[in-house]
Amino acid sequence: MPLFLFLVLLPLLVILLKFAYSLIWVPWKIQRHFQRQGVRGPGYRPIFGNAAEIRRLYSEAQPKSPDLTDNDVVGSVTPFYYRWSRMYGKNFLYWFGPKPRLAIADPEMIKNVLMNTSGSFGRVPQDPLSKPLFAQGLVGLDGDQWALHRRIANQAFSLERIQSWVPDMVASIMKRLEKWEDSGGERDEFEIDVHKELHEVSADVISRTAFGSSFEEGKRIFDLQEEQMHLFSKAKRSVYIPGFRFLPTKDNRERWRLEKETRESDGREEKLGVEEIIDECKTFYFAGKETTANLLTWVLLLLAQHHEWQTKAREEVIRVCGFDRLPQADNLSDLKLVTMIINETLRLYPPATMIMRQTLKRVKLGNLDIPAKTQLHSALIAVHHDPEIWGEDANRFNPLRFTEPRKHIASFFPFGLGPKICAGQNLAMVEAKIIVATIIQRYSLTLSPTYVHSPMLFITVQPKYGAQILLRRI
Ligand code: HEM
Repeated sequence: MPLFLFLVLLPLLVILLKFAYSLIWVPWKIQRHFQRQGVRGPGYRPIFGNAAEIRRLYSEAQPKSPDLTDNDVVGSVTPFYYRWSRMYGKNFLYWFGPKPRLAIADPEMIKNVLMNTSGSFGRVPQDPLSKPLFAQGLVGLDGDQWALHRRIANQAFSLERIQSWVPDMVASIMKRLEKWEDSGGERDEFEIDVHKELHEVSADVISRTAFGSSFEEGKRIFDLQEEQMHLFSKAKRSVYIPGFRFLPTKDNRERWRLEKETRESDGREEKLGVEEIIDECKTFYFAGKETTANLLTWVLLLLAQHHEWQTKAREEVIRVCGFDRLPQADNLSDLKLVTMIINETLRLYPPATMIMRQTLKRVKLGNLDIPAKTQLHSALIAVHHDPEIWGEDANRFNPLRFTEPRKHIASFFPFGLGPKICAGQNLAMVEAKIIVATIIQRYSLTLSPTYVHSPMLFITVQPKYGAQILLRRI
């Protein structure tokens, strides 16, 4: 063989061998390693793993239940988890590209992952396509950088500070109720799509409290983030191919335009000369609005459906606040049933369906030996609906479950657990109590006949066709 041909073929052969090693041999070895320990799953497919099946299962999940009391939502919001856990058991191995993902739904294992501080588990590296949405804020950081940002966030979101924001939160919801009153006009009963409305209230709260502005001022950023959410949600179900985000595809060009505009809208912070602050602002704008707005939407939908709980909750609000006084920082802790209703909603419709980590070294988890760089999918929503934990009526809305102490710390963890637990948990709970109490104090709620029960996952769990509720003044 002429020398030059050899010199051309040799590098090609090396590339081919490297390719076969990392995309075929390593995944096959890992799969065997788990099979030997009794962990099964939907078999590795070269390069893309199970991404195509995950996409197909999402597109087949047609959650359009005529039964409004059907809170059995695991199948519609995480159809792949639902399908594979039934086939292979609660812990199973699936593949996101050539990366192994171990789904776990045992509270003890989840606790050991999320609460571990020994450095055995870290964040899964952020998909670069999510950066425009969450930016490089807390949600995407790890190690020392995360610890520094987290200390600052803890001070910024201390309970004391949140309590001082209560008047701002009350002002936000009261302003919105005035708008509802105007749209209701003289009618005793009128319909509101609370899903859309609560997103704006929640956006207003985070703008006023964390940024000293208002929904109207922050609106451009929220609109841009909404568009980014669509692009990210689309990309999230496909395997990320390195370098692909730099190609001028239609979606990428759109992403670049939105990112540029969001930064310019955040520009007033640039005078501080701190890129990180802009990134953190994006994180908090996004995390502060989406999750809380969806939680509030589901609380109102469930109350509109369960009049017995709505009546009891209203009686409590009137007992604590009177007929027309507004909730205050010092009486929020007396809203015990309202808090249980919010918790029961977070159990059935948690905004985040899973929490991801990866092993940074080989670890022992329960009786499993897990290699380094295995991604761990803590199946939050599956644990919240598990009949072995919550009883045969696990899918039933019953706030009284929360009178009992939790059976296991990781049987209910809508905000996560351990050092990376949600930084906005206190803000979200205070905000939710104020908004729910203020609404039910003034209106009785009934589901509109136009409401279609179709929970879906669009980054967070939300009602696909809106949340139409009939409001009647009390
Ligand atoms: C119902 C409302 C909310 C829910 C259910 C929720 C849930 C979560 C969850 C599950 C995590 C991931 C924890 C982990 O990785 O272990 C998280 C993290 C985070 N959340 Fe929330 N969240 C809510 C509201 C908020 C609000 C209002 C804010 C801010 C204003 C916020 C800011 C954050 C931040 C910054 C993180 C990252 C924390 C870190 O890594 O240190 N969240 N949240």
